[in-house]
Amino acid sequence: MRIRTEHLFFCYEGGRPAVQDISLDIPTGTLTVLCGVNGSGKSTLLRLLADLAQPSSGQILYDHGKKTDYKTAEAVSMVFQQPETQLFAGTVHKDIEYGLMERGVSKEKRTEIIAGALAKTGLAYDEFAGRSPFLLSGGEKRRVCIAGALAVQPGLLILDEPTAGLDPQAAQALLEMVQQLRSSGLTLIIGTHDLDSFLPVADKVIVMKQGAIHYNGPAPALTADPGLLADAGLTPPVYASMGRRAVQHGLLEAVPDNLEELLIGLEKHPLPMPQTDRWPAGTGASARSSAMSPGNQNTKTSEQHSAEYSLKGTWKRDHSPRSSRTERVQTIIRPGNPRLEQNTPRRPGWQGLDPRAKWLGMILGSLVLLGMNTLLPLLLTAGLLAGLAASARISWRRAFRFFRPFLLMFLFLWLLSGLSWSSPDFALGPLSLSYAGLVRGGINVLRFLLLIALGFLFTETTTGAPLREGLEWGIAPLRTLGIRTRNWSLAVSVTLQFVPWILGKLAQLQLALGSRGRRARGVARWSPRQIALIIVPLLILVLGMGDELATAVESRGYDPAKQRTPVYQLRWSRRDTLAALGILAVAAMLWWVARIS
Ligand SMILES: Nc1ncnc2c1ncn2[C@@H]1O[C@H](COP(=O)(O)OP(=O)(O)OP(=O)(O)O)[C@@H](O)[C@H]1O
Repeated sequence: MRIRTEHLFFCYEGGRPAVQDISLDIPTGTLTVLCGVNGSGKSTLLRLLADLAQPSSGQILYDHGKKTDYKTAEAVSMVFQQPETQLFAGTVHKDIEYGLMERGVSKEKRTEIIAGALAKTGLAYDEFAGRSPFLLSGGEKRRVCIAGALAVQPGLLILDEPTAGLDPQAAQALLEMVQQLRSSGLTLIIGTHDLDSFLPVADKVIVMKQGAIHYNGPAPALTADPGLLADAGLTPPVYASMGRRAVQHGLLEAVPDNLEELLIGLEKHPLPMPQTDRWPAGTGASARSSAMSPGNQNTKTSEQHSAEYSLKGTWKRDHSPRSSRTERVQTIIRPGNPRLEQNTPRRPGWQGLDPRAKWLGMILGSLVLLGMNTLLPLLLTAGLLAGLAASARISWRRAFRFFRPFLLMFLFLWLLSGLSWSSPDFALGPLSLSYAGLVRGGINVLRFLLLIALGFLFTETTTGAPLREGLEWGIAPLRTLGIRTRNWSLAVSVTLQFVPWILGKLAQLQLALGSRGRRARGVARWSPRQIALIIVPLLILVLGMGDELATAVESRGYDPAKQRTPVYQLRWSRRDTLAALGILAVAAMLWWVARIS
């Protein structure tokens, strides 16, 4: 499949263009390597090419047809950076089968195709087909993902960081597989940082810099000019930099195009014997011997390092044997430390209030909301929250994306609460509904949505550290009763910070699902079928993350009984007192409206 793009632009919400003015022409049966530093736009461009995101402007043409032809776009398979977010079925067989079913392949043919696809990635069908994809090693998971992508016989295969996390042998096997696929006529685009492996086999290399194309051409011309890669912040492959040195020393005539060429070239020249006594000019024998003595060497090195660190002003090491680990950490960030203040800049407007004032608003707001049983106070609260969200410049699209998963569920609950078989007011298809039930259910649903909105506003306008310090301060008195409050505050702050992570994973899983089946758009992305497929892998990811987090916390010596080093300085000002009084007044007013209405 030939793929062309014309002046592609893509912007994430509220950001600068992640991809800008990309015009490409990738011929059929070629292997294109896409590289660039972190954040240069590789993954975004790959997603656009896989039709998993829509360009802000510009167009993509597959073969010679327009992109609106979804059938053509579905001939593109993509394997993502993290295989964990791409697997969702109970067995490897079912996982690969998903894409085939989506494309209407008959049941009889499926097993043969799956076995073939697995074989191409070096996995035996008999051994792996019945296993759970979640219990495979990282490398095996990646192979299963590639097998799933190959099974649907794509015209274009896109691989994002395919060798990440693979051992050298597995990476070599993948490289060979990629070359075989190219020989079979498949077009491949590979986003990677692994230039050593992929540049020698690439037909074309695209280097990205700040979302734009920095270089587009053959690999040898790129590696021959070290400035080209350096300008994009990249390091040349080892064979190229060693080859260049060899050329400078007259050992080679030209910079080699791969490691093999370098080795063959060097074999023709006997290498000079290394000198046994090579020290920098001015270094005398006594200095050498003192540096060789282990004690001296250690002392000197650590002193030099200390001096270096203090000169740079990054952090000061305290090597005194008496100082404990905690004390050392406190030297770096202790309360009142001016650097600590700099590290945690206050947010503008009411968002910069002391977190204790915000916690007050959150707790009072939740209590008052729970007591509301009529529409008027709920609408007043909704207006207030909308005003606060607008003043904090939280975009409506971002808020909608946050609420979208809840909306379907709440709509369902609302309809459920309106069901009435005994005294129905009207019928909706086979369902009998009552007005009173719908009003009651509507009020309950609105109340819960507003509670979620309050939490959303709180976490959107307060980062983790202030949020936790504020909470810790509030529950500290319970410590006198022997309650381990630090565990609570850690649990709350981690859980709240988990929410964006979960939403991010949800989005990744949906993308992965889209890349394997029909490209679902709009509401179709939230169909019960999509949700059912995503829910198990999402739970597995959340549990896995929880497990890793617990291990990380433990391995870093977390002890709830120990004094903790604060990472945020609480500062209560007159403005916070006024805000707290305002919060009390508004809560009282809403409570009064709730009582009289
Ligand atoms: N979901 C998102 N929302 C907002 N900005 C994003 C999002 N994803 C990526 N970006 C931004 O878009 C830019 C390009 O990101 P992208 O992931 O495409 O880079 P990349 O070259 O693939 O990086 P890496 O090598 O780290 O994977 C970056 O500035 C990044 O911060």
